[in-house]
Amino acid sequence: MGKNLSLNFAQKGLRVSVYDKEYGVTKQFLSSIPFSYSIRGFQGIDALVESLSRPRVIILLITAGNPVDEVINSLLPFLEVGDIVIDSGNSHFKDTERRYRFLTEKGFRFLGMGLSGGSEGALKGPSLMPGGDYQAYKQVEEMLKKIAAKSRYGECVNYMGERSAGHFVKMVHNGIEYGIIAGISEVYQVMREVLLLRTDEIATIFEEWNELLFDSFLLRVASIVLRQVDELTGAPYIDVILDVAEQKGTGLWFTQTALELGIPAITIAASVNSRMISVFKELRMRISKNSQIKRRSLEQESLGLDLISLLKDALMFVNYIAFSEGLWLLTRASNEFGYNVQLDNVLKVWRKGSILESNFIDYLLLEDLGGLGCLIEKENIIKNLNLLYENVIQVSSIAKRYNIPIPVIDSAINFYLSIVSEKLPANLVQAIRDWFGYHGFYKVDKPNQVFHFEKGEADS
Ligand SMILES: O=C(O)[C@H](O)[C@@H](O)[C@H](O)[C@H](O)COP(=O)(O)O
Repeated sequence: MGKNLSLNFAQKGLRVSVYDKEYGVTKQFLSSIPFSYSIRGFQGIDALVESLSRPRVIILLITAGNPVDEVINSLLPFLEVGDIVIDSGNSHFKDTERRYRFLTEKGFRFLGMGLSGGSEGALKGPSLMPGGDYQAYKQVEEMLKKIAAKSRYGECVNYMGERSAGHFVKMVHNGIEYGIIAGISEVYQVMREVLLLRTDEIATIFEEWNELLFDSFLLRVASIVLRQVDELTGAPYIDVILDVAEQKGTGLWFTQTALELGIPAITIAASVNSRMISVFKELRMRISKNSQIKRRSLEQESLGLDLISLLKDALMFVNYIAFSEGLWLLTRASNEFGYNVQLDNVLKVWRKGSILESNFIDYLLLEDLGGLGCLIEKENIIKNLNLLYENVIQVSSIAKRYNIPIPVIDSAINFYLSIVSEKLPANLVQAIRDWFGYHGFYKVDKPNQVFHFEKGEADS
């Protein structure tokens, strides 16, 4: 990523100094690039800092966690007041909050910048989500605009908000990314196991959906992956890949933060959990041997419906719900932490170059997102969800008939059903809590007053 980002800057005519703690890596990189690029490599971090014009701009692309603090500490002796440090790795927003305070108290300026698009995006044009010192952002804005992806809304970089807002926005981006990747994988499994489609046929369907509707980076990647063939066996490559999905943490952080801030992001939580359950491959193998629950194979014609178009609606439904959960958490955090995030700025920055790149973002930008709580409050959004609802629950019931787990699509359905429900059984939950724990409840006609059951001797 660091190499590609440096190349991107150099290709835009900027002078770049690079440093890697393994000088061999730096040397190898320098030997691989055209001389015309103004990229210089340094063995010492002091020499790197010395090579930069003032005020210096230093971009870190380092694995999240302690390594970032170690590098910041190794830079400190050489930095001058006014120098700008930008952490563009996938740092946890709480670490960014701490580092922002630590560096600004010393007179340095700090930006926590989400960067999306993977290594290819870093080279050809990433989506950039900087947050923190606004004046520092204004200082680096032009150079970031030069390297960022471009969309109909302009360069895919903008100031996201105060302090750790940039990394919070990136965490939300990744949470939604988890939800949509899981949605695509569940749709894929139903196509394979119910419609018995070949991987190349599914790839064609995803390409058609992209043509028609989504123009989504993730669907594009899914169709490319499904067309890969294992040279050894000639089998679809996907069939030689173990069904064990790993994660580096941003989805987990999203889910933990949603729980802490009281946002019911059940669909994205389901996507994190479905990766977690996949890791228990041996256990699943053992249990499946003793389980009566076997995949069923009913004859297609017995379906008597266009399951492919139902699945397209199910994926669109998951898009709506994953973005609703993500933007709801972002709004809550912006209010809670005083980030002052503008949702339309966030979506415009994600429109191109990010992993969430898709037409779906244009549909959302048609809405006035100012002061938004839950996206589903929007008239157009709920109208679209109502149109999709009947089809997505059909997908759910078919998956049940075939004993295929679709936890993310089902969670999206349950999120929607709960949020549109005037009445939920939470009154019984509250009553039970009060009966055994004296936790109290409110009454329909007195919603702000706490009541308790008055239990007679006989009741306890
Ligand atoms: O926006 C991006 O470019 C990606 O989100 C990128 O940041 C990375 O691929 C994920 O962090 C992977 O996350 P997992 O390993 O947790 O899937």
